[in-house]
Amino acid sequence: MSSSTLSEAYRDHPLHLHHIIPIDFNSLRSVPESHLWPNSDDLSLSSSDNELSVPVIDLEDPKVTQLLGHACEKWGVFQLINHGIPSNLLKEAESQARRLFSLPARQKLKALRAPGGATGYGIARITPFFDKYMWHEGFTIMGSPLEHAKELWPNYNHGRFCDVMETYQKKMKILAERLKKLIFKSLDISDQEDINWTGSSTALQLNSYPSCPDPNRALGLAPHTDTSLLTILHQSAVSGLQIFKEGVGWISVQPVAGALVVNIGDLLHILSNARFPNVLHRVFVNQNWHRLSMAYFYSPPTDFNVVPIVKSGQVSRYQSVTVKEFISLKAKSLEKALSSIENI
Ligand SMILES: O=C(O)CCC(=O)C(=O)O
Ligand SMILES: [Fe+2]
Repeated sequence: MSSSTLSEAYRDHPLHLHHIIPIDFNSLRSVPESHLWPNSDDLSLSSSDNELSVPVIDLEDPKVTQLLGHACEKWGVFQLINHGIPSNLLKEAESQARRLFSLPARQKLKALRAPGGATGYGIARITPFFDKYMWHEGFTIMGSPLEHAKELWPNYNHGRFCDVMETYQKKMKILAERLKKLIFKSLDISDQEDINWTGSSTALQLNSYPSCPDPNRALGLAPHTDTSLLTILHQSAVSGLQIFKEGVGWISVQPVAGALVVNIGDLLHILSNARFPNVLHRVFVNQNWHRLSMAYFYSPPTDFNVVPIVKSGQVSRYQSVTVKEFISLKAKSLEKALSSIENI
């Protein structure tokens, strides 16, 4: 795993501390101005009373390749069941994440992400692109979380956390590569040499959305697409995630017990020559529950050149770009990154 080079990609774009440090949510009785988003209809959950729901796919289904291909093309997101990740691992990872975010604020700050760093405790990387802050705190892991975990639990209580998070990443990697193969098969490109790579760049993002005194005026995560090939998300039983479907609008991704949410990121969108949408998504908060999620981002190694796969008669929608270059473009200009490599 080339986690060090993924860190390098972020080192070139240091953030200000006020774009890293979360507020102490526990100390707040109301939403401060800094976190108060404009009151718009769009922010209220009722904007998603759609009948439609994202497809649920059984990984053991004999027709899984076609089902995946169809979901990737029409939705860019699906819920996966029979994925082979033991339910007790999902439960334990969630409870270890809860243990982390339940620590006192001053303790969590000991594991703060460095300004040019990639791992540790902090707010969402998309924060500098918005006027308001999000009702969210996160913890990013690449491989072993030991260095930060030692700071969080100085009395040697970090062993289990580290073991669980490392096991979780190993299992997720196997699943991500299995999905990648099947999805490529659905694109009919499994035999093309040039889209094979060895190694990968991956990150595990633990997300925490504390219960919020005024959920209609706060936002857990602002609309964004993921800078990954694909993302595998475990969401706790509390709803909040919504995806944007072209021609339909915002649709809630209701938690399905034991299912993992898989979504297409920017890199697979480019690689598929825009056949698969890089689904736009956002997260709502609520008044009663502390919502948690764990996003596993899977991408090719940072020096891999992503070249759109063009079928005969088609034109290439994007210029080719290395993973590292694209991360850099995203860090500089967020959603304009994609249009900056578009062929006109
Ligand atoms: O919490 C969620 O449901 C989604 C998290 C997410 O979009 C992310 O970490 O990029
Ligand atoms: Fe995301």
